[in-house]
Amino acid sequence: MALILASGSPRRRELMALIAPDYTVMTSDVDESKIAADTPAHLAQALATAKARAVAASHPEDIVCGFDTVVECDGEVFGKPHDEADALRMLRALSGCTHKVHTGVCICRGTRAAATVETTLVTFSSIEEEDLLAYVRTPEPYDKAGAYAIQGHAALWCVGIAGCYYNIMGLPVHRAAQLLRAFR
Ligand SMILES: Cc1cn([C@H]2C[C@H](O)[C@@H](COP(=O)(O)OP(=O)(O)OP(=O)(O)O)O2)c(=O)[nH]c1=O
Repeated sequence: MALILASGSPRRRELMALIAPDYTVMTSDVDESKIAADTPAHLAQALATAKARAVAASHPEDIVCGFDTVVECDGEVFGKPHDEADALRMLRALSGCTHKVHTGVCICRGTRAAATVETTLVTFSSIEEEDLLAYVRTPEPYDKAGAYAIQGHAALWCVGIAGCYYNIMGLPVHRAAQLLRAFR
């Protein structure tokens, strides 16, 4: 029985190693645009579940972990930005405000599945327009929900965090380890 991380995210690979040193990585080709939910938190959970189930379907003996992270700002969902203008739109909205980061977690083995979602509150200071314009010209925002990396330059804008820091990076280490314990 193997442990599989159903993710292409380098951040998740790094954080998964804290939970279990021996795991393999497989990516799923879930069409995320086809999945909807009633709230941003439920959307993160539904997407994590779809990713885990897609890999579990072809590896029924193994334990599969899937994750998905979305940023919620004033009720709006921010996924990964499509382009520079989209990244600027998100970052301008996040500037000087508190927003939520939801990471859905799903662990599957065959048809058995357990899913949850972890939410962290993040408060940003007001960000100078010049700083935003420079940031969106770097590669950092483009493969990140909400167009920022808390583990990168966005650390400079972070006034406070309520909840799990690792959840913002895409894998709530404590919560995922807890859920995984029931499967091993
Ligand atoms: C907010 C934030 C997100 N992120 C990342 C974590 C996730 O990799 C990404 C959100 O996109 P996701 O769609 O959750 O994940 P992914 O496409 O990168 O990987 P996979 O679906 O294969 O698991 O944003 C950071 O690294 N730092 C941050 O501060």
